Amino acid sequence: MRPDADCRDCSAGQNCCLCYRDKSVSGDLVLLGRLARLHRATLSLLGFKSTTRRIGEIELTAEEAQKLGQIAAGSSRQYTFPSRIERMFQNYVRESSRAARISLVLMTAVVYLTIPLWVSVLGIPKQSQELMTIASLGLIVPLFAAVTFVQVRYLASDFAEWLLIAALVFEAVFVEIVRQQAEQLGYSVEPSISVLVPVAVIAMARLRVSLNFLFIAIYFLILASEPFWWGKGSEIDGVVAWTINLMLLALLLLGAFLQKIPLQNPRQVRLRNIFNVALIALYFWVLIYEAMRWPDEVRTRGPTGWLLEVLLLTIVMMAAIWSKLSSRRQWAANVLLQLMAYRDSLTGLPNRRAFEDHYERVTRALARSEKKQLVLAVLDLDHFKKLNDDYGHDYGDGALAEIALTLAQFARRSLDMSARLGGEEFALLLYDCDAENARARLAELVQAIAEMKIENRNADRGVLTCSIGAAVVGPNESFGTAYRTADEMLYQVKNAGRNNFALAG
Ligand SMILES: Nc1nc2c(ncn2[C@@H]2O[C@H](COP(=O)(O)OP(=O)(O)OP(=O)(O)O)[C@@H](O)[C@H]2O)c(=O)[nH]1
Repeated sequence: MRPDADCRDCSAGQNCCLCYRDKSVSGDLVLLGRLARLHRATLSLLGFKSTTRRIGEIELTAEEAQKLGQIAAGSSRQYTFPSRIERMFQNYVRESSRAARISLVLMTAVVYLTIPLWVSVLGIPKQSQELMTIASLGLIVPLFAAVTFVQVRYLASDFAEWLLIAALVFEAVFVEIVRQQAEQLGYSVEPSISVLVPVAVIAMARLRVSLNFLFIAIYFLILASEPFWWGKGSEIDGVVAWTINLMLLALLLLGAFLQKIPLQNPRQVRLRNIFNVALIALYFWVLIYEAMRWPDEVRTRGPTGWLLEVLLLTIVMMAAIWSKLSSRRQWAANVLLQLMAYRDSLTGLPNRRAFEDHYERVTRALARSEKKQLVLAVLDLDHFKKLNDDYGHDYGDGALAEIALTLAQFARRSLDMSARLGGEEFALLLYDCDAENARARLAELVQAIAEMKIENRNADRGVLTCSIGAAVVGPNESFGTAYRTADEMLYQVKNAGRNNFALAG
């Protein structure tokens, strides 16, 4: 099993508390473990993730969250996310289309593997049979096996997308050549057969919209100069067709590049959208115009067939763009929902649910293999009611947000966590921390909060302070039990005069 790419501990060869992978397979469970691994490998090959990623991990800046909100609500004309989020979205799309891409390339490889069987049935002359068999088994099948491997292994890289496109353009040209040869042998093969490949790619592979355009442009660029290939058009016509199409291709690339520039001004965004639509319309118009001027001698693809292909690809392309846009909106809404479900909106800290999830996972991993100790601390602000009453609720909110920043700084080590449980109560999980260590750290924290000097004139010390109750967590101890022990300690600190901590265990 490959380690989780995002995980810092996965190379450690033990149960991993970061991504929660269970790496242990005990004695008699070896066979079951192997079967489970095989099952997981098959699932992951088919595009399903074998582990659940920790949710509630996404950190967004205020601007990013605002942009996501606009896209989710459909109130923004610009559908690209800020670059860091865009990368996350593209990875999500690639993950979710992995199964489709792999099926696509595998099916292509299988179809070409069976070519030797059906060319003999069709009664194709022996020499052509041999040529097709050699080309299929020696060229297309290895190429698509390699593309499958790259899709499985390097899905997250742009290279995987480029290779997929290059292989499919190559395959479409191959089909065209075979079709032409068949035509010469007296078989009539429907021209639109070669358009099936780009249609399948656009519909299934969920490539970026700009890549889809590029794919269509290259595809038509090759087909538009077909008379030139077969020596049936005049050379001038061929060269002119190539040049015009290459120029349009360059413009389409420019359009794709412009798409990446973040525009704030709605007028600029509108202008860019008009430019894109005009460019695409011009491209398709040129294609149709070229087909009308197709020389009579080229019977392999008449103007109507050509028109049909252009139309078919346009329709599929429109459907792909629409589905991509709606999946952007859904994804943005999903991310925001995850954030809301696992984050406290006032302080930005994880909320109780996220904290409990994290606690359960860390204690489960500890129970399995590690000898590390864990401390749960409950922190309650002192005389917070007085602060609210004397300075107002907004001041209270600001104080909570500042305390949250200090706590987030305090619990920075990889499996530590700070969270807001509710009201003026926070929780801390200190990983790999024994009782002695915890005492020193909690004393520091109590002092650090008093030294923030957040004014609270009617409190004992004139500033906002905190009380902390903590417990060393026993193996397999539930959150409820550990929390109760820590809360009892907190109660004792409150009764003893506040601004202090107490640790049980
Ligand atoms: N500003 C603000 N106040 C809050 C929020 N949540 C809870 N509070 C207030 O926190 C106060 C908690 O008061 P108490 O539970 O009496 O605790 P305390 O005044 O801190 O007293 P001790 O805990 O005994 O030191 C209440 O006045 C709540 O209104 C919040 O999100 N923002």
